Amino acid sequence: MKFLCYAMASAPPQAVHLRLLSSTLSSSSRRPRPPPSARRYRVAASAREMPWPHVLTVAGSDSGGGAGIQADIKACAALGAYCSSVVTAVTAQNTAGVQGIHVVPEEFIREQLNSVLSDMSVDVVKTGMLPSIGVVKVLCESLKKFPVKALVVDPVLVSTSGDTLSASSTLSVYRDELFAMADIVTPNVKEASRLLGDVSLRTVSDMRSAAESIYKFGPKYVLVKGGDMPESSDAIDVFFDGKEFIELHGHRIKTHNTHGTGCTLASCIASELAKGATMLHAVQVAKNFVETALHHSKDLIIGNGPQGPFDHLFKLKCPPYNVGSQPSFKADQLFLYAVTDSGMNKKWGRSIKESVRAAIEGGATIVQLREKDAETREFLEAAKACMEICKSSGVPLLINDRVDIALACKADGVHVGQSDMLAREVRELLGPGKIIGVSCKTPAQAQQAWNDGADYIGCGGVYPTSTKANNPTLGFEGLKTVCLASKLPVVAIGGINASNAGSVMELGLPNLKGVAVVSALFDRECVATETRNLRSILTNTCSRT
Ligand SMILES: Cc1ncc(COP(=O)(O)OP(=O)(O)O)c(N)n1
Ligand SMILES: Cc1nc(C(=O)O)sc1CCOP(=O)(O)O
Ligand SMILES: [Mg+2]
Repeated sequence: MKFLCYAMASAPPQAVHLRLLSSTLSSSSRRPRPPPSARRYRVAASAREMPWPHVLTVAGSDSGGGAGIQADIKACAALGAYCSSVVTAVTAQNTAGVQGIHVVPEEFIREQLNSVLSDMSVDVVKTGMLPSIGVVKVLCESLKKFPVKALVVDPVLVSTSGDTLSASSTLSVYRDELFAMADIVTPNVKEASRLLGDVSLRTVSDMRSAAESIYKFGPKYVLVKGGDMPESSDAIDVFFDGKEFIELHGHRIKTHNTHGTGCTLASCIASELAKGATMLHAVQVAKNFVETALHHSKDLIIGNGPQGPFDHLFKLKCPPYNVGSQPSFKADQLFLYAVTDSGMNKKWGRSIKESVRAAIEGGATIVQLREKDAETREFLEAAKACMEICKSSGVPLLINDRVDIALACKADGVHVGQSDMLAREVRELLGPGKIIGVSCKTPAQAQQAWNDGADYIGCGGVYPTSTKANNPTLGFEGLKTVCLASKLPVVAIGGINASNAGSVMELGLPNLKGVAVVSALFDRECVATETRNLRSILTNTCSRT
């Protein structure tokens, strides 16, 4: 076993040198390993107790801490995955660029891979800087020896500062060997262009063609990242699964602190895959994470160069994101969705709190406070009281439109429509664990809700309603069209009552999870009785179909 000494370079700033590390430390500095039997016992016990999603990053170290191994570890930690690391190169870099590179000898990379993969139940391997053909080959051999659940390849060829991080000779081995083993490859447009022989990529249509060409090298999915595309207010990425292209739209955040976004995105994808997510969901979560982190870091200052790092652990600074405070959303909670109405409460002489208590008593599975004309302070007090009731009954409470009220009363989520705050902005404010619903009347709106990180959509009006003015009626056909296009669970709304709720659920649309109702519950004398009756109709219908 060799031990390496990092004799630091005296490279002049900005000059990039590929140098091999060769010195060794004396063997007296080695730590004795525990005997194999003891190691096996410890792993088995901990795996039984609580598996921890595990990502191994195979990448270069960034002395500036913004990209490479350092970014990968922070990204995985932020998303709750364990991250081990195999260092392929040590770079001297800062916010100005890359000043020097020491490549770790191939045999020592093999040894690191062997150490981790033979012992630590790695779920997903994520690659970053692979500086030479030999390093790529060593990695492929190790992955054949120790297969993992998924391989995420971020083809780091050139740093964002324009410095070469992988010899051009590695392109062929990337394409011919590593891509064939990859679950996803995540080039930016510059990398995609280099991988395809310096083709010009200027439009989203070019990105689609590039994704298709890279797919032919063998990965299961390709994500071509358009963050560097000029002349667009959106950051558009193209996701390709071999059949369908999906454009993922994100907001372009105005900040210089973008160093390490590519490494972070790939590590987030790897973390989500390690947690068991599907590929598209993993990509979506990763994109949202990067965008939110950039937003929270846009004004931070570290270093004097043109491109600074961003804060992966922004969640620790934002109270609504506090770890452990978030409930998790389950689509079945949409089954009987009670939506309050301030006018109806007044008409029947009930407080919001009394209405919510009665709806829960009758069996509502989720509640939304839709108080269109309440004064803010009064509304907040009522919302806090409703939170107490909902919390003690295990029923989620959402606030209609008012993100400020939702934050202040620590509600479980927010419901927004097409003219309210954008769902992605709501997500940014509420954090990843809160429930976000979006009203959608078309397949395109349903797709956008998914892209924006919503949890469910409300679709209506299924029937005409007098509760919401000028609301178009979609009927069953409109509801079906939206449900079939939606990747999110759907709750139907608009004119639904005890006499027609059964027919709505009998449509048998797999992602139609329930009905949302206002007047049939709250414009009645006894809210609890009406809710109980509707719940029993829904239960009977759904047990038959
Ligand atoms: C579950 C559910 N679906 C749809 C709506 C309507 O929201 P929006 O279009 O924003 O209209 P307002 O409710 O704000 O008038 C909803 N509230 N809940
Ligand atoms: C709030 C709301 N949103 C709708 C939509 O179509 O998005 S229909 C609607 C009102 C639903 O009230 P009722 O159950 O009394 O018909
Ligand atoms: Mg609204």
